[in-house]
Amino acid sequence: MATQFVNHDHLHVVMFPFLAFGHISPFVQLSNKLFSHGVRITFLSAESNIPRIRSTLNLDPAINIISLQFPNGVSSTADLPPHLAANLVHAIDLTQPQVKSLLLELKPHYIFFDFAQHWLPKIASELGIKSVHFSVYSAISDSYITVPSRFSNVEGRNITFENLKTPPPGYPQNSHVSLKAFEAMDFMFLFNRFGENLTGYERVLQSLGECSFIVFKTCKEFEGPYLEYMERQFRKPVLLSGPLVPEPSMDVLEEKWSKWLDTFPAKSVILCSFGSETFLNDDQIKELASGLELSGLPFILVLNFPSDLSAESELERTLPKGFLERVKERGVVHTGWFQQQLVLKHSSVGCYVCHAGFSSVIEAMVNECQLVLLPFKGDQFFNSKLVAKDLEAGVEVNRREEDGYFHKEDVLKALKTIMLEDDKEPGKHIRENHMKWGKFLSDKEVQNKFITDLLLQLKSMA
Ligand SMILES: O=c1ccn([C@@H]2O[C@H](COP(=O)(O)OP(=O)(O)O[C@H]3O[C@H](CO)[C@@H](O)[C@H](O)[C@H]3O)[C@@H](O)[C@H]2O)c(=O)[nH]1
Repeated sequence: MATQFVNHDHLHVVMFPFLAFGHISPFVQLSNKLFSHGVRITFLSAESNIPRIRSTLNLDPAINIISLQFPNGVSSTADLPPHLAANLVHAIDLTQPQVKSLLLELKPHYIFFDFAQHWLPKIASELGIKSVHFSVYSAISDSYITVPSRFSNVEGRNITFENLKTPPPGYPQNSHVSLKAFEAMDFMFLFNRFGENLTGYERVLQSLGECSFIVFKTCKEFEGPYLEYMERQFRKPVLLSGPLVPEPSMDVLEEKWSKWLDTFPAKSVILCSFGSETFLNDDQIKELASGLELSGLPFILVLNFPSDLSAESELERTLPKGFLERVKERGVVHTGWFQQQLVLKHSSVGCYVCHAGFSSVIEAMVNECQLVLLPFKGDQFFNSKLVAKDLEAGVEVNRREEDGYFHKEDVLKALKTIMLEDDKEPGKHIRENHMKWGKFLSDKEVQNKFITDLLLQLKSMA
């Protein structure tokens, strides 16, 4: 365990994300931004995640990472089939004594932690350290699901998916947000007990309720009413880091991609990918691939599978028969990690069909890639509504109410709106809004101000 000299002239923040890369990544981005403004950062994670945190996620090399020991050797959701991912929550619980002694030794001003560590506010406050719930989710998502008033109309706290179809009492009135049955059902796992006899929902509520304050990686321009609602619900400051637009990657796009992409006209290629931990089922793969084929447009389709399956045989099994042969002149299927930001930046890429992971959405906006949204779980449903309905800067693929089934024609319709009929409404209007938000997010001064404002607030409350 590293021994650190504490210099009270500088703000010292310990970062402790959940062990999934979709969570680690925003914590890394925020760390880099705060570090570049003189904040001392100590980053906690599992040992086997550290090489990827350094190399792929580009944590500033001068930032100290401390590895926590995990009893079962598991280090990230990428290592686990989805049904075992909850084990990570339990593994994180078992790090309490290690985290406590580290905090005692490091004496930081703040610890930024994730949704799963509901026990951290208590430990931190005993040591005189402020705990900050850093939400990697959008405010529209947290404010709809994990707020105290969610229970107010529910007898015996027995929430059903029917309850979740409508917003909680007092939710921003102008919002058009409600959930379809299949979306509401996806959230029901939160009401299962896992680890320490609490439901996932209770853990998040406790974490939000007991922390010193909450930070969201968003901005008022995107989510003002939802942020105000969070502040009213939890009666504590809700601060903002801004949407954390990534710094340009130091990497160079691999030649196999740049050569292939160079053969197509500007803004004509569709990138289709679903982040670090979202897997499509057989029907979804079949309909999506067929929709891409129907569009006649060039595309890169990235498909991943749980680590206990062979990606090669899954592709063979799930893609429509003869698909690869029919599209070989204009389509590529890839599996495994790939250079998402660099591909989105390539001038031939004009559209991004994605799961609406918050970082992916931001990356598409700053790279002038039109958004077709196909969310599959959790906050992705809300991010998609935020972009398609509140910001009117993308198109969501139409889905069946009860099970979320979509047909190839639904994919084609969304692609047409944004790529082929963009001189007509609603495509025209959506493209204009997309450009407006892209400009806002690309403005270096605006981005810098998010961090300097946050820093001032952190200093004043330390
Ligand atoms: O092959 C890949 C896959 C991902 N990325 C990068 O990884 C990040 C992915 O972030 P995001 O779009 O937010 O997606 P996930 O990691 O899939 O997202 C998880 O975490 C997000 C919160 O950060 C939630 O919004 C999502 O629902 C949840 O699935 C982005 O920076 C991508 O550029 C790559 O570079 N290559």
